[in-house]
Formats: sequence, structure tokens, C-alpha cells
Amino acid sequence: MNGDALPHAFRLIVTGGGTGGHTYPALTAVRTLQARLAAAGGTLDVLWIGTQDGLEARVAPAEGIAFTTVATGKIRRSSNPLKLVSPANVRDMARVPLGVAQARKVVSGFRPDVVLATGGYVAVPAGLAARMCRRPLVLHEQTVRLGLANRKLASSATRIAVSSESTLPLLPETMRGSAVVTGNPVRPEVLTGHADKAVAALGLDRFDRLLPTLYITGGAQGAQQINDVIGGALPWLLERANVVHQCGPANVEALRQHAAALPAQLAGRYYVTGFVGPELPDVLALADVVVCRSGAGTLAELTALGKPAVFIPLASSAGNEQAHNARHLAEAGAAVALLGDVTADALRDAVGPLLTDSARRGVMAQRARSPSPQVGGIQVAEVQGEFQGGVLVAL
Ligand SMILES: CC(=O)N[C@H]1[C@@H](OP(=O)(O)OP(=O)(O)OC[C@H]2O[C@@H](n3ccc(=O)[nH]c3=O)[C@H](O)[C@@H]2O)O[C@H](CO)[C@@H](O)[C@@H]1O
Repeated sequence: MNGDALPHAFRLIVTGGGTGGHTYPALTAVRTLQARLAAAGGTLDVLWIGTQDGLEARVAPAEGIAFTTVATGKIRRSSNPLKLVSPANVRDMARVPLGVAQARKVVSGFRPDVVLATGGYVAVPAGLAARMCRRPLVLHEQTVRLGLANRKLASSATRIAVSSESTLPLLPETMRGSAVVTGNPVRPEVLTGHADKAVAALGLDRFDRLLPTLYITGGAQGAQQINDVIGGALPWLLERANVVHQCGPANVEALRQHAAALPAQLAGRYYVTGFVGPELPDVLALADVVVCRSGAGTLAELTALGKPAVFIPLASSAGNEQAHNARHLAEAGAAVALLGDVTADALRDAVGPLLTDSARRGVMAQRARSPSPQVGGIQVAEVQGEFQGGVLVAL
């Protein structure tokens, strides 16, 4: 089956989530499929299997997508084998069979034409249930190396959609024939934001429009490391830029208190929020420079838009995936990568020239956007996520 020859009434179970990097590609695939079927006079019946505390629990219902949960077990990675058998890991592992049993009931009741899994812990029980119920299982991988959930599911999958050519040689040999390079789908609205709408929606009227705007984002949960580094550089940054700081829902209060000590003029240029919801495209349009982690979703969005970025990768991400992403975009002149322990001084040195020199920003933006040949393991064009409907080719 492919995206051009879908049945009239299509039944899809989509599973994946926890973070934005797994949730938004699933959402984009669902929406694209809905639109394609509607255009052909068909219908999509879709059910999302997620977790109650993941981002998908908010995103799916808000999009009118039927949503259900199953038990999941989070595996805390560690280089120390003793930590792998920690009480928390043992307890969580015990939840996996329960999750599989629950997911099996859901899958056999719904009878999907396909189960699409985009990663995150919840994808494991739902993906295993697909195999048990003999339903086709399609995986989507956002990063160059397979994430933990997709590694667990690889032998059960019918097809795997990957975001980069560079993933193909890394796949288990038995999977290579069923792999298809689709890119990492980016929500289309991310590419069409308006700066003025962000100012109106977030009440940024005290921002100084003669100054550039810096968007700082730590991902859906925020990033303590980024918050700490920004805290150390804040007055200095606010003398040179307006700052929108997405810090994670748990950190908002502490950061607002910290900001209360700023002089009034600088405080007016600082907007702090836990999570950026539907305004994200407009905030990205407003941003002249972005400071962020280098997860695959953020990377796909920033390169598609051509935004100058300073990456502070998550040091412990699987196989140092984020450091790999950051380093290779930096080598292409498309970003600055701050690796290891990052100080406020290092941040000032990286961000300062970008804030004061718009020509420099322009060159970096151009390099981020331009399709380039292989850049040390990541093809910039492929992570741009232009291929919105790509995942459908794998169905
Ligand atoms: C800690 C961890 O395991 N990180 C992984 C996770 O990234 P994680 O999900 O943390 O980050 P990504 O950069 O992949 O995606 C974040 C997504 O959330 C959106 N967003 C974020 C904040 C906000 O306030 N509003 C909002 O909409 C971003 O625009 C983006 O679309 O999955 C990625 C894709 O498999 C991996 O590359 C990362 O290594």
C-alpha cells in the first residue's frame, strides 16, 4: 500500500509520545493522512495509544483524535549495569507485560489496517500488541540512530520509515529491505508563523522591537542546564535582546521570581513560560536567534525555517545523539554547538556575535536552510522535514 492508493475507509492506530520529538511526527502523519483521505472522499478512523502524563495526552484530544492509555515501563539508561536493575527499573519493567495485555485488547478491538509507532516508551507495548494481533506495524525514527523503543520493535515491524539516509546502514540487516527514507515530518503551521501574532498573543508590548529577539527552549519539560546558564547571563542578554524563555512547566515560578529582581526596563524584555503551545510558529517567526537542545524535532524545524541557533545538547541522550546533531550542523556553519559543561561566559561568547551582527545571522540562516550534501552523518536537507506526507509512503 502507499499514500496514493489508500482504501476508502482507513483504520489507523498511532502510538508514540512522551516528548514532542515523538508526538508531533505522529500528529503530522495523522493529519496528512486525514487530508489525503478526505480529498479522495474517504475517511480515517484513528485511535492514539499514549500515556496519561505524556505530551500526547494533551495534543491528541485537542486535535479531536480518540485517545487511550496503557501501562508503560520507563527504562532508565545507565552505563552502570547495577543501576539498570534499580528498584525503579524493576518496578517499571513489571508494568510492560500489563501494558502489552492492555494494548492487545485495544488493538484486537479496533482492528486497525496499520499501527504506526513513532517512539517513546508507550510505543513498545502497542507495537508488540500489533504483532500479536497480526496487524502491520510501521515504525518512524526521527534520529539517525534507532531510539530504544524502535530497537525493541525492529524485529516486529513490517516497515520502518527513517529520517535520514545515514540511518540505513545502521539498521539490522533484516530491516534494510523494508526501510524507506521519509524525513522527519514537521507540522506545516510551524513554517508559516507571524512575529506580530506572537507579540499580540503573548502580550509582548514591552519588547523593544529595535532589538533582536532570542528564543530559548529546553523542550517540553524544559532543561535545567539551559535555565541555569541563562540565569547566569540574563541581565547581559536583556541589554542586547528581547528574550522568550520556554523553561518547562515546573520551573516557571522560580524563574519569574528571579526575574522580579531585574530593573523594570530589562524585565519588560523578558517573557518566561513553561510551554509554548499553539503560538510556537509565531514565536519562531519572531525569533532572530534560538538557544536550545538539539533533539531531532527542534532541528528539523530550525533547519526548515533557517534559524541561527546555539545548541546546548543533552549530554546523556542515547549514544550522544544530540551532540552528534549539534556538532554536524556547527561544522556546516549552520549553528554554534556548546558541548560539555556550558558556562554563562561560553553562552555570552556564542550568542553575543549573533545578536549584534545581523549579517552573521543571515549567513548562518542560509546555511541552515540550504540543502547540502552529506554533513558528517546528517543530511541537512533530510532533517528539514520537508517531506510531510513521507511517513504515508511507508504505510
Ligand atoms: C530527552 C530526549 O529523549 N530527547 C529526545 C526527544 O527529544 P524532544 O522531544 O525532547 O525534543 P525534539 O527537539 O525532538 O522535539 C521537541 C518538539 O516539541 C516542540 N515544543 C517544545 C517546547 C515547547 O514549549 N513547545 C513545543 O511545541 C518543538 O517545537 C519540537 O517540535 O526525541 C527526539 C526525537 O526522537 C530525540 O532526538 C531527542 O534526543
